[in-house]
Amino acid sequence: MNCTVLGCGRWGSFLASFHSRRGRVVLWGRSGSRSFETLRESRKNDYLTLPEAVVLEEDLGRALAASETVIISISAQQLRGFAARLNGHPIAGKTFILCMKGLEEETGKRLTQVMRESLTQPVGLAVWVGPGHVQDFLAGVPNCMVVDSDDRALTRRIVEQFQSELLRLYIGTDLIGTEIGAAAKNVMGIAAGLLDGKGLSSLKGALMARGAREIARLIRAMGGNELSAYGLCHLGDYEATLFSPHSHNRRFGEAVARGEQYTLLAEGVPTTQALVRLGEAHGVELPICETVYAILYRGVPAEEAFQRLFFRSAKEEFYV
Ligand SMILES: NC(=O)c1ccc[n+]([C@@H]2O[C@H](COP(=O)([O-])OP(=O)(O)OC[C@H]3O[C@@H](n4cnc5c(N)ncnc54)[C@H](O)[C@@H]3O)[C@@H](O)[C@H]2O)c1
Ligand SMILES: O=P(O)(O)OC[C@H](O)CO
Repeated sequence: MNCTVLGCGRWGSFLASFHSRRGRVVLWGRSGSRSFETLRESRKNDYLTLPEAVVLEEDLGRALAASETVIISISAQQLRGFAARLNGHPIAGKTFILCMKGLEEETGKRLTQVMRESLTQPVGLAVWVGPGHVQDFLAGVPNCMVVDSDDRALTRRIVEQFQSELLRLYIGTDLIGTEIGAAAKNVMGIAAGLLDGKGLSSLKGALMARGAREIARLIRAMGGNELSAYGLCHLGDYEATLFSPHSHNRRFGEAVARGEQYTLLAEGVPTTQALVRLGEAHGVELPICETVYAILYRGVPAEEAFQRLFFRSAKEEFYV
């Protein structure tokens, strides 16, 4: 099966390499970007060497024309502008799969909402999220992920097409919950890194329980299924994000706690603001997201923000 992957960073280059075992894959990147130029020069990046079946392409029109199934994996805050670029090409009827985790910082919109608002042509649209690091997959360690869309037949078709021994895919049935959960796990990853950086790693068990609970309450208030917070998109991604040495979000949080710089993409940063906005809009208290927000956006010292969180009034564990 042929497919096109738009975005050639850590995740896009892996997906292209992996899918090329089953057919021709066109991998598009922006000419002049670090990730594209690195691959063009050597067909290698920090993670992998591109197999021969991957065709590197800098022309967006040619990349889109090559396949009916198009994966997008770029940074979430760039999606609206990028989707506008897609309108300049004949894409009607194609299937787009967003392999990305985030929410629009200023609006709190989900990535499928951003796509639908921006595209002028009818397309199939799905998300593919869940736990998994490139380093682990390349070492042959399998994982389980979830595909979701608002079209059950499309979700099932994608799952059947891409099912493999390395990536077991589940059929998601709650697009709101899957997208919110996938984005929010990055904020919990930053929180975990903050704890690690402050020598408080033993609190990560409590973070898992309370983090999943607050995201469940938000998903429910937004009309999704709160169980999604306990599924692959969110709780199922905690090992890869709250504990893994590979997680960019966890490492970002750790760097903040230590007063260090971290330059790789940590999607949880803009997602923190998006979630705080959504909490306000839906009347849902999000104590952990608000604590991360206070540290990242308001400059509150982590110790002070943790103290405030710890001494909130007593609550029933499963309050709604
Ligand atoms: N298990 C998983 O599902 C998984 C794993 C890793 C990453 N991700 C997600 O994949 C997405 C990409 O993450 P990454 O780690 O590959 O990041 P990355 O920084 O390595 O790659 C991002 C790519 O987007 C490109 N890009 C940025 N702005 C662009 C624009 N305006 N137009 C076109 N291209 C643009 C960059 O040049 C780069 O190639 C994120 O949303 C991340 O959460 C998912
Ligand atoms: O490295 P992170 O924190 O962006 O996480 C990558 C994947 O989403 C983990 O499943």
